Amino acid sequence: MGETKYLKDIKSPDDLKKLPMEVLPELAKEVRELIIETVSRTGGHLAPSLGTVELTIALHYVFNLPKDKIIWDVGHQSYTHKILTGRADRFHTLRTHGGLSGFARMSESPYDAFTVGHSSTSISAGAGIATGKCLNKDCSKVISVIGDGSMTAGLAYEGLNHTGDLKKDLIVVLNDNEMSISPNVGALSNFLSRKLTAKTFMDWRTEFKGILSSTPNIYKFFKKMEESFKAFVTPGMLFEAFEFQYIGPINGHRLDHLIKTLENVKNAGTPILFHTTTVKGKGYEPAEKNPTYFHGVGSFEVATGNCCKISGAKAPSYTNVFGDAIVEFARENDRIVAVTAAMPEGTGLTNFHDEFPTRFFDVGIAEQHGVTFAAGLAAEGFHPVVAIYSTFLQRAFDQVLHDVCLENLPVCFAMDRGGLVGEDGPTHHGAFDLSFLRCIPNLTIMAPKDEDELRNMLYTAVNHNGPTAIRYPRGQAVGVPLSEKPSLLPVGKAEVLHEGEDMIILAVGRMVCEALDAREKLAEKGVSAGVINCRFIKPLDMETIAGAVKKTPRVITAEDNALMGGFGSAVLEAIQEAGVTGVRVSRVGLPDQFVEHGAPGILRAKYGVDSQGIIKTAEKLLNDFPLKSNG
Ligand SMILES: Cc1ncc(C[n+]2csc(CCOP(=O)(O)OP(=O)(O)O)c2C)c(N)n1
Ligand SMILES: CC(=O)[C@@H](O)[C@H](O)COP(=O)(O)O
Ligand SMILES: [Mg+2]
Repeated sequence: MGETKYLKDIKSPDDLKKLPMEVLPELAKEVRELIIETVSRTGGHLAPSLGTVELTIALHYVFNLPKDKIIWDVGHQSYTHKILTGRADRFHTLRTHGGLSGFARMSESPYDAFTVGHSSTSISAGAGIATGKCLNKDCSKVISVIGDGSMTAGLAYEGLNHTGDLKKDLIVVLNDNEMSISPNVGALSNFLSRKLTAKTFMDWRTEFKGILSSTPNIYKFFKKMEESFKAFVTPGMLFEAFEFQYIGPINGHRLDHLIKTLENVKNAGTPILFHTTTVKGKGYEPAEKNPTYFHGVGSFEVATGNCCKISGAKAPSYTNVFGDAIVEFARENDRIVAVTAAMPEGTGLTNFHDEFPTRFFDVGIAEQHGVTFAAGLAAEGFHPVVAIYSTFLQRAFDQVLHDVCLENLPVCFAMDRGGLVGEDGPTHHGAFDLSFLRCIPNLTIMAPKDEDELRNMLYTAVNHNGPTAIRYPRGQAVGVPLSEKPSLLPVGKAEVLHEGEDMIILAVGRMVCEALDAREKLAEKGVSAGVINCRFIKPLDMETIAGAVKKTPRVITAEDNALMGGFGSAVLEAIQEAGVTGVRVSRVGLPDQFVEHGAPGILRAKYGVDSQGIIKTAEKLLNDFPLKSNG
């Protein structure tokens, strides 16, 4: 990107405030160019960030950061915010290992008021910060910026409800682009789009005022009427029921209107709902035309918007294998229904939606509702498949436990993005599902070693009379052929792939391939390592595992999950309960910390959740427990 006229001198919002308002559209152009150019290389959330360029400039222009706080809901739209707060020179490191996060993070900058990534937290966080400021007798301002999609989560209403009662000085900016990742869903979305344009309404108001000013009593009557009229024809009435003063809708790309209106409301001192309408992907035609694709995009050619092909992408993604399998099974079994929480594309359900529209449910960003909704469907004799990212299922833990598993209802959780996901980082790694699900009674937990086993697991799950969870990684599968027909797996039975004299590697999910690779490399060093695909994390195949560990005293467990409470913990518990002694167990998995963002390969190598990590563990085990001590 060439030398900029304005952006080059902006190192903080104070520098921005020095610019005359009339040059801000030019600045917006420069910011857009930087975002498009950078994201075309690094990948990222292009459309959300392009849609909030003017809104961000206006907020930075009117408020006094970092004393005033802006909380960005999800934080995927915060690229302009980062660029204007002294990170423009590092913006090219976006989402790279050691570089800028793709979301707002408190640890990255004092200008990032709250760490985000999971949606709909900004109002609650804003209310907490505003209340804290009040207690500290600090009169600086708090602004929560939340999208219309994120407004479909119950948490947002918990925040509105409490804030309206607290009457704290909080401005909630609703960034309404009528899009979630896909077109937004739900009654609220229809309600929000039932808005009178601000201009039309203001024209009517001026006209009425002129006619009635000569008759004060009638004017007072119509003044009352105006409030109820406005409440009826604009979404105001919903928010005013929460005791928020509704302002809007304001064109979110008109810097003059935004700045003027924000100046007017900034000192209201009470809860404000500032409704702006924006275009997702604004300023980049391919993104405006296809905001769903450009919501979260890999590297692409700026000139055409075409994605840069990944060289040698031979295997299908686990997501697509799941998407094809659920359609295949649903054709034969009309009890199968599918639920997604605003992520039909990401979870691979678009074909299911097209073929079975009456059996497909997009509940919006409402994971808790989605799980209990599925439980309701199961109570009526259906077999719901809840397709959901591992990290987002965290939000519905109680619903899984209390509403599904307690009564042993036949709901299948198809958990995509299990394990490290890469560039999205700590808020998105599916690092904990084996740990937080394993403690729930009645739940069967599976992890496939490849795409063929994923299909067999889904087949087993939809024919299992109880709750199941299948977790599989983001991205490409292994590249094995799919069997002609799916098979029912023996629930709770592991699969012995290789025997071993010197040690046994017990692996789950994508770590099975890593274990097979490690076994080959260890064999070159004269070490005989067995490999067992422990594909059921619960119920664990105690018989096979106990039998294997009795034969060799060196055991490695391998999982792409937190070690705390994960698969390795389950094996330790099993060995102890089986009364097996004289066994040395080393566990390969994620440490007790949040794993940063970065390319998956870099992270897996750093944290040893790959074949090299298994080999290193094996070598240490042999060193501590030398071969001569066999038997
Ligand atoms: C709890 C949770 N569920 C799902 C997601 C995935 N997700 C990220 S952004 C998004 C859509 C957000 O829509 P909106 O708030 O309208 O923002 P926009 O992208 O339109 O700017 C979704 C579903 C998430 N981040 N958090
Ligand atoms: C911001 C958000 O939460 C989603 O857009 C998420 O980043 C999608 O992740 P995938 O790219 O793995 O589908
Ligand atoms: Mg939106």
